[in-house]
Amino acid sequence: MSAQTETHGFQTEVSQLLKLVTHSLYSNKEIFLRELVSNAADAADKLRYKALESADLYEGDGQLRVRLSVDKDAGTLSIIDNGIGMTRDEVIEHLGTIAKSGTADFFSKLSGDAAKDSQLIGQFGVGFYSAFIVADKVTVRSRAAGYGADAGVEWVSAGEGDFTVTNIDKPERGTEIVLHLRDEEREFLDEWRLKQIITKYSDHISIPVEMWEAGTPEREEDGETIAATEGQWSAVNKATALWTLAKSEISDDDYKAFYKHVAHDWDDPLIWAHNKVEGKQEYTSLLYIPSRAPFDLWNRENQHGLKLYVQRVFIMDEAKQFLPQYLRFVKGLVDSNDLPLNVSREILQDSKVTQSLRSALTKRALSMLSKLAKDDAAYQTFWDQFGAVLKEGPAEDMANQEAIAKLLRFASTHSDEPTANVSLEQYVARMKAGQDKIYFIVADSFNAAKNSPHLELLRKKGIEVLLLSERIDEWLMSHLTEFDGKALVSVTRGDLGLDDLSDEEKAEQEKQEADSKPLLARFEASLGDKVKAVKVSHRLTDTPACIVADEHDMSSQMIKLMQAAGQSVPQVKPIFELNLTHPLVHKLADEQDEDRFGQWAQLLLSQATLAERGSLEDPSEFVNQLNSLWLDLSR
Ligand SMILES: Nc1ncnc2c1ncn2[C@@H]1O[C@H](COP(=O)(O)OP(=O)(O)OP(=O)(O)O)[C@@H](O)[C@H]1O
Repeated sequence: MSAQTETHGFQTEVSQLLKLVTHSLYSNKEIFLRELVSNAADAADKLRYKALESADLYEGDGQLRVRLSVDKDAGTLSIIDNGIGMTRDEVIEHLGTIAKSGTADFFSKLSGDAAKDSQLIGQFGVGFYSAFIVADKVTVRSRAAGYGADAGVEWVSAGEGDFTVTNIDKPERGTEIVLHLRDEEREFLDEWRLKQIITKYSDHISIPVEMWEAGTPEREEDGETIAATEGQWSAVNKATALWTLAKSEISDDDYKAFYKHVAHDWDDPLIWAHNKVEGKQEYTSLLYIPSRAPFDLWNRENQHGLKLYVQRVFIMDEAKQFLPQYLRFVKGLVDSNDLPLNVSREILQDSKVTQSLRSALTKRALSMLSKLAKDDAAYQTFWDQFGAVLKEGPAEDMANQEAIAKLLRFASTHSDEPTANVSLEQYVARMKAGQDKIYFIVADSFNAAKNSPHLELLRKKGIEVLLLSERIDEWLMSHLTEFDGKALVSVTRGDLGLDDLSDEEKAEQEKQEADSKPLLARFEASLGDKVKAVKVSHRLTDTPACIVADEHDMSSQMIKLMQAAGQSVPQVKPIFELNLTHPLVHKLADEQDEDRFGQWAQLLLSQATLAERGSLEDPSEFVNQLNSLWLDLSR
């Protein structure tokens, strides 16, 4: 075969990434070795899996390992594995492009400010490209398992816009990455330094990381002859898959380092749970909660799920079947003894074993979160990153609704601060004597919720209201209707059911309602079919009127969501509530001119609609109403 050297340009995003890599990741440059060794371990896992079907792929060499080799004269450090290797096409694809969905979008968000971008880059994960933190030229030689020696390929790049690929002979299967270190990076030629990095980051990956141990010549010591030893490759890491060890043998640092390998993350996890289960089902799980959301958390094609092992053999990445969608931020692995080694995604889908693992792992993940919730600061970090995902839970997983509900956090009128840090349990503990409902409001923004007229009376009575303003909240609250035996009630719909009135107050209210009947009838007559009904309000103090949704009608917030999604929304007429104690309403009651009364009533309704929905169906009608009344007043 001819050498066929070709030059390829990097995908634009790779070029951008490479430019950023050196200066933004320099402060933590040693991680390049963790990334490359992690890739080698993944390549070993993939080969083991493929070899389950055809053992020939081992080509007589089933001892999978990665070796570090240093050439001080040449100034190179090589990372050599005998894993699955890559074909020419794979090399071009994997080392020239980034396959993650949403990449272009992500790169368009980079600001050019190195400090800020380095945070983002860490979150994105640079993997192989981290080689360029320390190298000014990288040579990759690879040959895929199952191909002939002449199927080797050499990839060379200085990390500046392009790379070349050439066909080569490569008898050994696997991938060799040669880093031509920059002059100032010669510390990575030092074996002691390399060992230190491997022990720090790669002690518990499942394959040995080997370094060459030089032999010693025959020598005399205290009159005795000590035989010469031959040089040999020897492992510098422990090379036992971390999750197979007893918990007592694993340090926190081990867990953290292993997390970075399985999750391809650069930051420490917030918490983890490692469990071995024996009996009816046998499995080991190691679950982690990341401290930062991945850049593509909201991307529909976002890859997530656990790594699946069967009897210690890696089977697949991103097995989504083991956790529900609303826990898609959980990282880690499950190693099952009950699934067959030849399990496929299709088999997983309908397997009973999968079902019971899924329900067990869901409970584990939730209990790990409730453990995390004992640490307020750490839980707040979690909540700020992933709270909106967890909010999908009550709709998706009825069986665990109560447990999920305990993990939710809200802003509330207790502090009137935007930080969502109030749990339902805290709310319930603070409920007023006689209060039997949990009140909430969903609005477009925190401020809209906080300043809503619907809260006026509740505030006066010192009753706490949860303030919700995320897109998902309306959906969440339509599924979460009860907590701890108490109904969750929106303050913008139906009757608030504040039953703590004294008999006198009740009598007073009833009298007020009876007295106001003629006034309400006047309003009804002039507003016609624009409203469903006109009622006396028991929630306002400072605002003359508001609109509320009827008990079973769609709320304003839901209408807005549906309209934003381009869906047609059925006409929902609001209930118009009047605050009889407000001076404007008194004034109106005294108005004798029925035409004028009608104009004012329309204006009040438009105002209340605007305050509630943020927009009007016919804004110019509102402007006309206002202007004509203005003229009228100035006459
Ligand atoms: N030593 C290797 N042997 C075989 N394939 C490899 C090796 N190193 C990298 N690859 C291939 O190149 C791809 C890209 O690697 P890279 O490290 O950039 O990203 P990744 O490991 O997929 O994800 P991340 O960016 O999160 O680390 C890998 O998915 C793998 O297919």
